Amino acid sequence: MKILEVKGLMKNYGKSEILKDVNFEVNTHEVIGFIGPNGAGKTTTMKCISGLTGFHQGSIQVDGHDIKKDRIEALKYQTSMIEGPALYPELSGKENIKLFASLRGVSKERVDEMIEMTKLGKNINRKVSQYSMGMKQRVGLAISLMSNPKLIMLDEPTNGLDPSGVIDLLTLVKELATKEEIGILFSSHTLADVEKIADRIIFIKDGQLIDESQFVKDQSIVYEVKTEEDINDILKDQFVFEYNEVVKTYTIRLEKKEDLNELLQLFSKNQVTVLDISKVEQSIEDVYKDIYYD
Ligand SMILES: Nc1ncnc2c1ncn2[C@@H]1O[C@H](COP(=O)(O)OP(=O)(O)OP(=O)(O)O)[C@@H](O)[C@H]1O
Repeated sequence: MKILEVKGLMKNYGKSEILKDVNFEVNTHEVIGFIGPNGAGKTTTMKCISGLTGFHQGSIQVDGHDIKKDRIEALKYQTSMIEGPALYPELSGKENIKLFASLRGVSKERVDEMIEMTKLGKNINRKVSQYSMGMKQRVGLAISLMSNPKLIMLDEPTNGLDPSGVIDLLTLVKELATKEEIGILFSSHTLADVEKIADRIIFIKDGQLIDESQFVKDQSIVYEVKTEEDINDILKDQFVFEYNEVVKTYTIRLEKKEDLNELLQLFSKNQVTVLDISKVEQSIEDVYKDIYYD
């Protein structure tokens, strides 16, 4: 089920066009990775969705409620952690959680559940001003989750977490999306984190989303073939390829998936002994380089 729909979103700051026709959707049970370099427009997009800033054109619907026409309902079913958790530094983690719980009418049981989830132990009673970034993130996440939102936006939530904190958070995010009726928009500069949990990835560059289907297509058509034989003549009329003499491997680019059959038939017809054949999976780093490095 569609929980967020962003259509034709345009946003200016002064004369600068920051978002230029941004369109995407998030469904329940989905984690959407949101990737882009500094200044591409991720935070601004999230701020528009969470009502923290306005926008000039386009529409945003959360659970079918338009953020401009039906603001209260559109904001009711979402929660976000943007530019770090907003906490009261002079209060303890527990007091922060309780304060937000009372504002949102959250039950005591849910508060206890959220305190448990932070895994902060006795530290939950220390002032937030004495917390590390990771500890603040945990409390911020507990506050985000306590009112059972349908859409959660997390802007670089793994920032400042140690490796075990990152693993815990990613596991929690994935579990939430699997078990609960929620969709998650998750931005991060750590591509490996996004790759681990995202069901889909959207890439933003200079305020515009990039059509990622291009990369899905490319991903399926590069094969590496290892053979001791010289197959240059066999391949040259039909395929684009490169040969690496050191590892005796041909890297062959197919135009479409079905061409793999033709390639295999060609080998069979010419009695080529293939020592190994494997599809080259494009890593998210490769995709990132293709999009952002001119
Ligand atoms: N309040 C503001 N006033 C003017 N310009 C702004 C404001 N907030 C953001 N911008 C500009 O909007 C653009 C997009 O910024 P945004 O914070 O959305 O990028 P981002 O993709 O989240 O980057 P990062 O990865 O660094 O967090 C940048 O050029 C930024 O300078």
